[in-house]
Amino acid sequence: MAKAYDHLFKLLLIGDSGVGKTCLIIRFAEDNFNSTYISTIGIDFKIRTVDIEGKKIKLQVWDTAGQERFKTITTAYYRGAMGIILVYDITDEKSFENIQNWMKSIKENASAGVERLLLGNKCDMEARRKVQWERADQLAREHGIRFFETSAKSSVNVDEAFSSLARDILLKSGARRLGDGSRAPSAALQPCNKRATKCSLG
Ligand SMILES: Nc1nc2c(ncn2[C@@H]2O[C@H](COP(=O)(O)OP(=O)(O)OP(=O)(O)O)[C@@H](O)[C@H]2O)c(=O)[nH]1
Repeated sequence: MAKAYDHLFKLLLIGDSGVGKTCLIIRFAEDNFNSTYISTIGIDFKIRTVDIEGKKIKLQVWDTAGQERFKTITTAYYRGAMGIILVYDITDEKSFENIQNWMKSIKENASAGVERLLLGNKCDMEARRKVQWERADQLAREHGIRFFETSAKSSVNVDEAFSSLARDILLKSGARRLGDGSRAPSAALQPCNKRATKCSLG
């Protein structure tokens, strides 16, 4: 029987408790949203296969608990991840400040070549925004990573974010080279408020 996919990529979502990691994964894997908050205990995963550059990429997306008390369990999963998504909540300043700590945690626990992506979730709540798009864009530039504002609730930029990370891993792994091997142009990079397209990587 033909293999159902060409590559298997393991992704991991990290970030403070309540920023919407589980909801982003459920939106991506099942195209669903639930406003009831059930905090993740430990770790869990969901699967979705996507088509990128003509390849079938099976994404195994791991959901970690944001609560400090699960840190020993969750950091044990960093090493196996090929891509790590750092999530903050645009209505929660503290969750953005903590991104620096989550970055540090990646450095201490993940594999050296891991691809990273920054997401500012809950961008449907513009009236309660505390973190300006420009600040997060600046942070992403400093770390040389891509940045999207997303809404798991309104389904904004969720597919784009996961696909962009998968594409970067694919290109990096050399499984499929694009001409000179440079990164694919990130046409989908758009802040939530539909400002002109901008790429955090330059
Ligand atoms: N308005 C809005 N609410 C959201 C969005 N994403 C998640 N939420 C809500 O935020 C709360 C927390 O979402 P979760 O996905 O459980 O958060 P989490 O980051 O997985 O939290 P932990 O499991 O504790 O680490 C829930 O009440 C969600 O309904 C979003 O895009 N917009």
